[in-house]
Amino acid sequence: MIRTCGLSKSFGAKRVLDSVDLTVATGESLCVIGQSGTGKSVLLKCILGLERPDAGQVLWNGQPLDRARFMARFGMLFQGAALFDSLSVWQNVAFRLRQRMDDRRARAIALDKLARVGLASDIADLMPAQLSGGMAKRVGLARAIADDPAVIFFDEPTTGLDPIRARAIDALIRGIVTETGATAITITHDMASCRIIGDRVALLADGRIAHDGPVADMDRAPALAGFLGIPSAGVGDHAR
Ligand SMILES: Nc1ncnc2c1ncn2[C@@H]1O[C@H](COP(=O)(O)OP(=O)(O)OP(=O)(O)O)[C@@H](O)[C@H]1O
Repeated sequence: MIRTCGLSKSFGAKRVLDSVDLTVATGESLCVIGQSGTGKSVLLKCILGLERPDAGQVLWNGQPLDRARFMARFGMLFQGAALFDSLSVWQNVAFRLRQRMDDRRARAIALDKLARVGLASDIADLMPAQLSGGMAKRVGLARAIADDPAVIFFDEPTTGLDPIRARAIDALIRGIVTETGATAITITHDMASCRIIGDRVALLADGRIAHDGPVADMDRAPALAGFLGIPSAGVGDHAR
């Protein structure tokens, strides 16, 4: 379980996070949505320990998050995949594995993870520049799950993809999260993606959690009407 308690962060006079309380149960998939500039990335960085909050804390399984231990147990799919240009596909996927096992074993695991995301072994020796955007995203996903993480972060996983490839990535993410039982936190603007990936959706607005509820109920949540592109009055009627 991951829990943020009273997480606050300002930059100068700008209060970006204002006492954010969020809980993600073990094995649960939470999507965090919010307009551009509302602090989703700052929230993610605070959870990952890349930004120090001004107040509040992050708990992992009930204890203050120990960054060193956590880093070994989390995976991340970066926006734009963020592959290392100078490493081949399999070397990207096996990046962390190679720090603790020989290349033969690491490559075998990388090929297995590539297969899991729908990529054939013949791309293993390609370089990132030779991949399409959709393939690069899949390679990024294979890297995120290479070390069987307990917690996976997906940062805008469908940004830059056409709707067909976006839904395919969503389905892969949902399948992987369900299969592995990993806890998942996804930052996204894509409501179609939320419906597939998420169990719960939280809306970050003005530094606070303005809505937090099951994805199944999101069409009836007035706070989400703006994101769903429907009038807030009679939200449920329009959604049906
Ligand atoms: N290191 C920093 N120094 C100063 N301001 C920052 C810093 N990091 C983020 N901010 C500010 O915090 C606010 C929230 O930024 P953040 O990147 O978290 O937004 P976001 O919700 O992720 O946006 P987007 O959806 O466009 O990625 C913005 O106003 C941004 O300018």
